[in-house]
Order: sequence, then structure tokens, then C-alpha cells
Amino acid sequence: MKNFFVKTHGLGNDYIVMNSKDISFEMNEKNIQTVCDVHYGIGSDGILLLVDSDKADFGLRILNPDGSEAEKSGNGLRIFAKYLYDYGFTKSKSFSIDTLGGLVYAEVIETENDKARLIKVDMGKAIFESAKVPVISEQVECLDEELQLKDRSYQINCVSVGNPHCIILKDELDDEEILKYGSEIENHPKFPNRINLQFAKVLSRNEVEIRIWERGAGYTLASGSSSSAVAAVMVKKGLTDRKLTLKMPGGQLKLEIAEDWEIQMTGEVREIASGYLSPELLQDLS
Ligand SMILES: N[C@@H](CCC[C@H](N)C(=O)O)C(=O)O
Repeated sequence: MKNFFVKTHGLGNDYIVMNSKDISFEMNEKNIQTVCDVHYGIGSDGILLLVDSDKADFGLRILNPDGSEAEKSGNGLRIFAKYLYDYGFTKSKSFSIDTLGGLVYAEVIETENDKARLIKVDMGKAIFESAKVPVISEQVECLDEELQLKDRSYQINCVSVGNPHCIILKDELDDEEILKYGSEIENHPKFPNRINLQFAKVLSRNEVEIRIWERGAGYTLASGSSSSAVAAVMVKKGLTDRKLTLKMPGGQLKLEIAEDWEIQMTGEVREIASGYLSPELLQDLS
């Protein structure tokens, strides 16, 4: 039967995983929005699509719930790695994955009842060069730069971990504030490809707490690429050590930033459900 899906979450950041060879509808903007809608579809923070790759063991497309495509996703990669292992696409516990944001390596660290539970991902390098984030800036690296909004300004720090991120340091974290300014910052003209946003509070040399506003998805409970980006910026600014824990409303991730800015991320993933898209939902897809 066609249109098999698995829904899995990484710390409350939930994705639908499907195999491109197994779907009978077009993965266009409108269909992605419908499938990700919590009322008219399954509901999720995005879709992960298994595709062929000539560069790695597996290819991955990462689709945001607004229908746009992301270059990288940390939770998405751990969720995808679990799917590959649990559903027999690989017997090996380590494999490479080709994303629009570069090659990554995933390793199943722990299993539970023969299913992947804890996964480590080598996310690739953090890149600070403004033009590569991309962020429009007069500085080579956009660190401690002012971002003017309609009714206030923030000091921002930008980095790419395959996808673009903007980090704002805060003494206190407030969900209402990120909900109020998230969309304005995501869509600010300074960011030609839009941006993922994090408010970050340093708790100690090894712990940082964050709130997240994702490009194309909005407020999410956790994000692996956001955690990677925040960790890289904290190390760059000398605010933390290179091994740190990122705390989010949905849970925590372990991060390690190497001297050459390679990022390793480790965290849990849990399957929620699997099944087939109903013929009635398929009728609503174009
Ligand atoms: N939830 C993800 C990030 C997904 C991609 C992001 N919305 C983007 O557009 O870059 C993660 O865990 O990293």
C-alpha cells in the first residue's frame, strides 16, 4: 500500500517521515501545508522525505509546515536516522545522509526493544561569515550587531549550521516576547533567506536555556539546528565551554563544538504513530 508514514518527535519537535518512492501525491506547497495541519492533516512541525543520493547512503529533503524547504534540521536528522534504522533501510548503526545543507553522519548510540532511541549526529561546521549565513551586514561576521524592529531593537548574532540562525542573548526568557517578535525577525529584510530565531540565556559554563522561533514553522518546543547554532555562538563569544547542554521547553540536547567548528549533537527520539494517509485526505491533495 502507498503513502505509509511514521510520525516521530525529538523533544516535542515532531515530524512525519515518508519515502518519496512510496507516495502517490505531489509534495507541493499546498499539500505539505495540508498534511502538516493539525486539523485537516496529521499535524507536524514538518515532513522528512527519503530520497536517493549519489553522495551519501541516504538523501533527505526537509519540508517546513508552510511548504518551504529547509537545508538542515537537527531533530529532523535524528528522527530520520531512527526511521532508517527501525524500518530496515540499514542494518548499520552509522551512516551518511545528504541534505541541502551538506553531508551529515548519524550514529545510533542506544536502542530500546531493538528500536533506535538515542542518536548522535555530526551536523557539519558552524559558519559565521555574514554572506554565507546569509545576513546583510557590513561586518564579515554578524556578531553583536543591532537589528531595528518596528518598536524596538535587539543585539543579534548570526550563524549558519547548514540553515540560517539569529541568536539574541537574554537575561530572562519569555515565551510571549518570542511569540510577539518571532515572525517580524524571521521575515526581516536583513535576512534574504529568512531566519531561525533563538532567545538564549546562559545558565553556566555548560548550560544554556533557549526559546525557539523556527523559519516556516513558528514556535517549537525544541530544535536541533537551533541548539547547534546557539552552542556555536556561545563558544565563539567565550561564554561557555565547548561541551554543553541546551535546555528547551521540550527537553535537552548535548552539544559539542570542536576547535574547527564541527558540531556534534546527541539526543533522544520517540515514535508517536505510523499508518497510511487516508484516501479521503488524499482527495483533498492536489
Ligand atoms: N526543527 C528543526 C529545524 C527545521 C528547519 C527550520 N525550520 C528551517 O527552516 O531552517 C531542527 O530541529 O533543527
